[in-house]
Amino acid sequence: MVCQEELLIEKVCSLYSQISTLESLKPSKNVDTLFTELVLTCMPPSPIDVTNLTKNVQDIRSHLIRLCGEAEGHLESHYSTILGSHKNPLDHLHIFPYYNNYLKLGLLEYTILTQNSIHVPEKIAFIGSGPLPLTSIVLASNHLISTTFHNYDIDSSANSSAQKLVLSDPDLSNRMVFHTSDILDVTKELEDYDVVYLAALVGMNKEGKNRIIDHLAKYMAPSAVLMLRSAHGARAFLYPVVEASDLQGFEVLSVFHPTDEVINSVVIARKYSTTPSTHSLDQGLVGSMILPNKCSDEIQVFIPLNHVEELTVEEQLS
Ligand SMILES: C[S@+](CC[C@H](N)C(=O)[O-])C[C@H]1O[C@@H](n2cnc3c(N)ncnc32)[C@H](O)[C@@H]1O
Repeated sequence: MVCQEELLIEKVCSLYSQISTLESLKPSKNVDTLFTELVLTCMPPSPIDVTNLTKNVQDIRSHLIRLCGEAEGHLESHYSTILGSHKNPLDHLHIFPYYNNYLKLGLLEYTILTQNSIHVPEKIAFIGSGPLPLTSIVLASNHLISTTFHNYDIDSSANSSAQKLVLSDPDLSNRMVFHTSDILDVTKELEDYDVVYLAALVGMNKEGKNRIIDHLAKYMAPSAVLMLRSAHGARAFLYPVVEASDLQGFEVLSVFHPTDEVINSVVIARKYSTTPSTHSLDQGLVGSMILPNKCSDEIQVFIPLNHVEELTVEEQLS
């Protein structure tokens, strides 16, 4: 097993040295091939614990996450521009190579959300929506068809590209609002949302992510839900990891680690309505959660709502 982990780290480091010397991370044959290989290397379930890496490999991981973020940003801008040139951009979303992953992730997050929350959210904030706000589009079109989505991005050009994609659709353009700001500058407004989504790449390292989580803990409404994306096993070479202990001010309801091509783990947490000490963590309440597995069959698992359960598809099936 150790040998397998060493081989994996060697492969990731070799891909890192090729990626980090590329002149540009804009979409090209070379960029696409290297990132595809990186994703395929990190995708299989692995017992690797990224907190135990050597200092050198930790540094490589941190830089690799930044490079993945930069490449993802370029890829999204590239496809947003192409889509924006169509009369009805939303009819062509399938041209984005990872559209199917967003469909699966959207369904997964919607399922997890509805199993942990009693009412349909009226207003959702999506932080880090980018030039191709596929999570909001998928949720608003397929699952939460009366909810309004407030998309926040620090980058005004990302927002204008994103807005262009929904303009031709009267329903979506009414329910998709775009705000340009660093989320750390948004304060009282955060109180208005039933659910806040935090994109995986907003806060690229532990310190940055925790600063944002603490900010959300301060300004979100009591009992509002926070949906976060994390990474498990070798997938943590691609995205930051959010641990339950990072979520100060929130009660973690569940953590789900997909093992298929959906790369991100999903964490759902609820802001404490009072101070955490008044909460019993052992009420033994049981919640039910239906999660789609790889073969798209549904499996039902029961989780105690007040316990953090980290579930992979394998664990659920065993
Ligand atoms: C590439 S992701 C986009 C997510 C993706 N389109 C989705 O639907 O899940 C990251 C985006 O987060 C934005 N971002 C990063 N830090 C931010 C912050 N502090 N406040 C607001 N937006 C931020 C970046 O500008 C970038 O567009």
